[in-house]
Amino acid sequence: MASGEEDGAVEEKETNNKKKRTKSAIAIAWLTVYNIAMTAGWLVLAVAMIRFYLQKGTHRGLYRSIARTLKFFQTFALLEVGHCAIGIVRTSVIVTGVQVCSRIFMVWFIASSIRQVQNQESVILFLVVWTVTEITRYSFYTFNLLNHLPYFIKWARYNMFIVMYPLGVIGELMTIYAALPYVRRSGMYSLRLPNTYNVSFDYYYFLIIVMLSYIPLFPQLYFHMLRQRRRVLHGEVIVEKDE
Ligand SMILES: CCCCCCCCCCCCC[C@@H](O)CC(=O)SCCNC(=O)CCNC(=O)[C@H](O)C(C)(C)COP(=O)(O)OP(=O)(O)OC[C@H]1O[C@@H](n2cnc3c(N)ncnc32)[C@H](O)[C@@H]1OP(=O)(O)O
Repeated sequence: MASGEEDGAVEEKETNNKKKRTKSAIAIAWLTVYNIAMTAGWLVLAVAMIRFYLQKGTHRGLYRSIARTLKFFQTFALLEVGHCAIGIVRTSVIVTGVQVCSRIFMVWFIASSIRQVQNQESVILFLVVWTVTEITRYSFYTFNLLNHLPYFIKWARYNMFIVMYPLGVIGELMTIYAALPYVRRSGMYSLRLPNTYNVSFDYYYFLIIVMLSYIPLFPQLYFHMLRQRRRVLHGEVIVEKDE
């Protein structure tokens, strides 16, 4: 290669490296802001739930009092699917998509839409479990990005899910189950024949399919986290099949 061409190639490489460094600095800055905002959001929810319970002495009415904040922060988590899609975090779009969408579905199409289930104990169960998990998860990401990760947060992130994940699933499934009679009686979100589009949709049976879909999907999320745990806490090299 002539020396002029060599210089050009070196220059191009340097420009590319510079671009990569700038992009990752922007990505790191964005993720730090995002994770701090999400930690704060879930902390606000935790404080609101504790205050409600201390003041009223009951869980009845708790969901209604925090619904707006919950909807906002859980829906905001959709950005995480985007983070994976554009490659600024090393996570599978599918795994993140299933996790985030199932939560958004729970919030918007079950808990917030069906007033009759809002006072079920199962709602409080998944709310408490989600809140504890998310405060830990987002603070883990934040401290990790800032290179000041306390070991107990890392330990909590990769151990608590072993119990919290099944508990969250139990809370979610019990809530959907409790919603079934109201959905059947009201015919909500359902489309009966005859209609202009000649299409029928029964939300009741859809919810049964959603409940059944936990059987193949949840173990995949759980085993993904167990692999992450082995990688992060025990330094094992894991090859992800779903990426
Ligand atoms: C429309 C109808 C829908 C029907 C749905 C059907 C249902 C399907 C079943 C679904 C069941 C879900 C139940 C669930 O809702 C119940 C609960 O959540 S209960 C509470 C307990 N839950 C948990 O513990 C959650 C565990 N799951 C997760 O943490 C994530 O959601 C998950 C995507 C599953 C895994 O996370 P990830 O692969 O990202 O692992 P890591 O956290 O180890 O991160 C990997 C690397 O990426 C970096 N990363 C990720 N995110 C960020 C970020 N925001 N900021 C900065 N960095 C990030 C992370 O640091 C790792 O980097 P590195 O590899 O360099 O260490």
